[in-house]
Amino acid sequence: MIRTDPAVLVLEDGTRYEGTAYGATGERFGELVFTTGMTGYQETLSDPSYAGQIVVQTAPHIGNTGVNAEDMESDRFWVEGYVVRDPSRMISNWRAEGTLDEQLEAEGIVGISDVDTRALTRLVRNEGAMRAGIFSGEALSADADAQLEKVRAQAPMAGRYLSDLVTTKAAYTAAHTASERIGSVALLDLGVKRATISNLASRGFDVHVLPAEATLEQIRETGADAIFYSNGPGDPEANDAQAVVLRKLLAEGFPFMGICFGNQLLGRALGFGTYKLPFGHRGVNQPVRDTATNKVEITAQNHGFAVDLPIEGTVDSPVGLGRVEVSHIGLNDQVVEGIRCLDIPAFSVQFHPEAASGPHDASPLFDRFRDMVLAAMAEPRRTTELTETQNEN
Ligand SMILES: NC(=O)CC[C@H](N)C(=O)O
Repeated sequence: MIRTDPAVLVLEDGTRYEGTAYGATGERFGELVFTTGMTGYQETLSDPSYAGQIVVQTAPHIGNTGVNAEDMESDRFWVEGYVVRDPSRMISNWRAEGTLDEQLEAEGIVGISDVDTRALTRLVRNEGAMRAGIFSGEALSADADAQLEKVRAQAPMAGRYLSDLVTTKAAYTAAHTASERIGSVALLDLGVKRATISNLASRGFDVHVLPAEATLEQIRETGADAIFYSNGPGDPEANDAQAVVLRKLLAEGFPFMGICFGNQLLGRALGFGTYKLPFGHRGVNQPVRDTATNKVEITAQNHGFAVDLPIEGTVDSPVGLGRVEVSHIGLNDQVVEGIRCLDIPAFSVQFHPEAASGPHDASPLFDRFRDMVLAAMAEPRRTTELTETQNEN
């Protein structure tokens, strides 16, 4: 199907891109970010971490392989809007069950195509992530000033709390899928992807998936042997409740692994800060260096915030949770891509070892988690005294 009905993308700095409507029509607003993934558009669209964001695909042809039920990372598309250059006119893949355009429309995702995504990406790279809006259908009747005003009236990503939007409404348990059960993990669902749950389940863990606002008590009540914090949308600074809960669980000696948002919340639980990157890292081809082995891994990433830690040397957690090191460094811009605790059984990565659309370099991290939990289960939990001044923060 070739569409010709117009759409416009309006950036908060006043830049406008005219294009063709793609997917649903209407108006949508969000933070404009780009992803450099050449594959995996369906995983991107269904990744809850993209809630609140309008995603630009730098890959020029999108939709070539259609969509299928298996590649969904959650039960719906979460992006707020979608910007592409050339939507594929036909699908060509043995796994395809439908076209991307139809799926976008069915899910109510407002998109725009025929945009010069190279120019747009350069603009975002130079000026930073911006608020933006896509207008099509009746929304096009508003004049340019009114559209710009609506874009500028939106909440910026800095400070946004989005966990309640994406988290599971009720707790549930996903049973392990390994030949032998190892134990169970309490996973705080801040916007979890299916691949994360299946990676834990296949390593012998029953996974208790809990709503983002689960209390310390509710987490303990699962009887879990370890704690996991997932990826998710929003500014980690807006999730202090979850950071404080984690701080207490760490002090109680629970082994912990976090991914992406979970990495940022581990940083905050340990008493460090987080900050917003100019335009973030999104794609399946992001190089990081493991500081312990010096090995370079190609990782999948999707983040706009990062933990504020010196990338070299060892620092003490200001809340008394022992020594902390940066385990991975992003090679494009030296940003913290992982945290290793030296005195408590906890680590996290900013990238996505579970990413089904990405490479598999990073999947041994789930094995590392399993081994860490097994070692911790073999002895009584070691508690840590939190530094008094930070205890109630
Ligand atoms: N994928 C994620 O978990 C993203 C974390 C956070 N919302 C960020 O943009 O940095």
